[in-house]
Amino acid sequence: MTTELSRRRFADVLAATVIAAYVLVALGTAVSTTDSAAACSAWPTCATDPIVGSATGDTLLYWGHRAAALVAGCLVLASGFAARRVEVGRRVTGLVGCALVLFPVQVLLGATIAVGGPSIAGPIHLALAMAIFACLLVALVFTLEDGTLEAEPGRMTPTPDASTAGDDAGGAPQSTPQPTGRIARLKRTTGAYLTLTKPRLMWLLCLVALAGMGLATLSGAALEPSTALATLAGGVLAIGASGTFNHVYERDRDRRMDRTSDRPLVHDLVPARNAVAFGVGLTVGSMIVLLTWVNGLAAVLTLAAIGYYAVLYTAVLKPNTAWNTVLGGGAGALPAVIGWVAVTGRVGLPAVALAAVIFLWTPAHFYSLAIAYRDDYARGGFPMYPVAEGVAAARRHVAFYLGATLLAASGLGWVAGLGWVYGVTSIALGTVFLCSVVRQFRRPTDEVALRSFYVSNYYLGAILLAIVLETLVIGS
Ligand code: HEM
Ligand SMILES: CC(C)=CCC/C(C)=C/CC/C(C)=C/COP(=O)(O)OP(=O)(O)O
Repeated sequence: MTTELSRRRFADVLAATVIAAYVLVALGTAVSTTDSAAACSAWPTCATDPIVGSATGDTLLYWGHRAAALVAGCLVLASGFAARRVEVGRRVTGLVGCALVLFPVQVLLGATIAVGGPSIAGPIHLALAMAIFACLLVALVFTLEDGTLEAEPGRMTPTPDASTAGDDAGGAPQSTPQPTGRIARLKRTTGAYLTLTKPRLMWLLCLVALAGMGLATLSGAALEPSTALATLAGGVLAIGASGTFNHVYERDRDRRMDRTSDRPLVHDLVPARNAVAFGVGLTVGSMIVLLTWVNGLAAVLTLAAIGYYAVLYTAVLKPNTAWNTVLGGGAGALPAVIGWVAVTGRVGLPAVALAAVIFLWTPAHFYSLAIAYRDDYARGGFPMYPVAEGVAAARRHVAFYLGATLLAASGLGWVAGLGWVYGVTSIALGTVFLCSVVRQFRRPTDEVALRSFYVSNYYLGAILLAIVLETLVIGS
């Protein structure tokens, strides 16, 4: 008989194996994009001593990859043994079995690459590493789902507080006394207009664009400080415009939701007509900045991003389909391409790879929040994924999109040729993100889901900062 304890231990071992497999993928891409491979051309040991010899970041990276492979190999073996002893079901046993079979093939491929084998071995090695990680992650999700006791997470009364009602910072609820003095009224109105621009989202979206610009410099293009400043300024105006249109369109539904019921248009702090004029003004301002100081393609893409968020996402997808977040993710991904285009004048593969990371990250980011606020979204009449498909399905999707994001981020490192700063950051924050999602299965409460939502922002912020550091600070 399988006890709950042994099942839990199996899940622990499997979670450690997933993390090790992820570390292996991330270290592997960092090894193949740095000079570290040149530091060692023998297998299983190197000619160079990692400590006594020239222990550069590159040699350490190379040895780190080999050590991680050893640890991951042992853990895959341990998971395989444990899966046979604990009754975990055929699909989990099958998935762990796949990883067990693929792992020795992967070791052989690694050895082939180390001794200077054919160049095709590299991409196959990366693809196989991703396949092993995917098998293990899916097995972990199925295992955790079997151990998740309740279908519905513990309730938490969502309140539009400072930590979650981000873009509502300037809005005053109807019950608050109306300010009488001129200065107080001016402050309130200014705060209301600022709130319309969704300022709390801007730092991350600006970081996306800056990372896009940084990646462009790896292709040999030069980034002028004036171009960077103008692109960010145009972006801030554009994000402000699209956020404003979103507030206008959703004002009636916002009234019905706790989290959004203190927004400026709900309380007529700004008349809808003025808000539309404000949004149009910001759009025009953004276009002027981008057309004057950046380039035409960056302006066209920015206009498309405003339309994507304000019309396609807000008016078409969000009220009508549970796919709204997945399909809407393209709006947030566009700033990556806009940043690259601002520097080079055309679209490039690393920019598309960064956009893919943001696109896949979006459901992992938002579904956690939507789990915590599912009742609120239901009141607003929005078919967000946890409302339409249930919390268990949403949690599973958070895990799958997280896995896809981690793999896409490793792919980005490989395509763009990023080095150890990006590799180490991805490993550290990726692991934190993974653990926070695993915790959602172990303790399915709204608080834990909300924490995952914030961790998703830290993860993305950290890897974007690493890109900026590596490309614009260290690399310059
Ligand atoms: C379909 C796509 C997305 C949806 C549905 C979504 C949804 C949300 C929601 C509802 C909030 C809660 C705070 C608020 O009331 O404004 C939020 C916060 C946030 N989102 Fe997203 N988001 C999406 C994409 C993005 C993208 C692409 C980024 C940036 C790359 C981003 C960055 C942030 C940040 C920085 C916060 C603020 C968290 C805080 O309050 O500190 N989001 N998001
Ligand atoms: C360059 C440019 C213009 C890019 C625009 C991209 C953009 C603003 C993406 C943000 C997407 C986002 C934060 C949606 C918030 O969800 P929601 O609107 O469903 O949240 P709510 O429930 O709080 O209204």
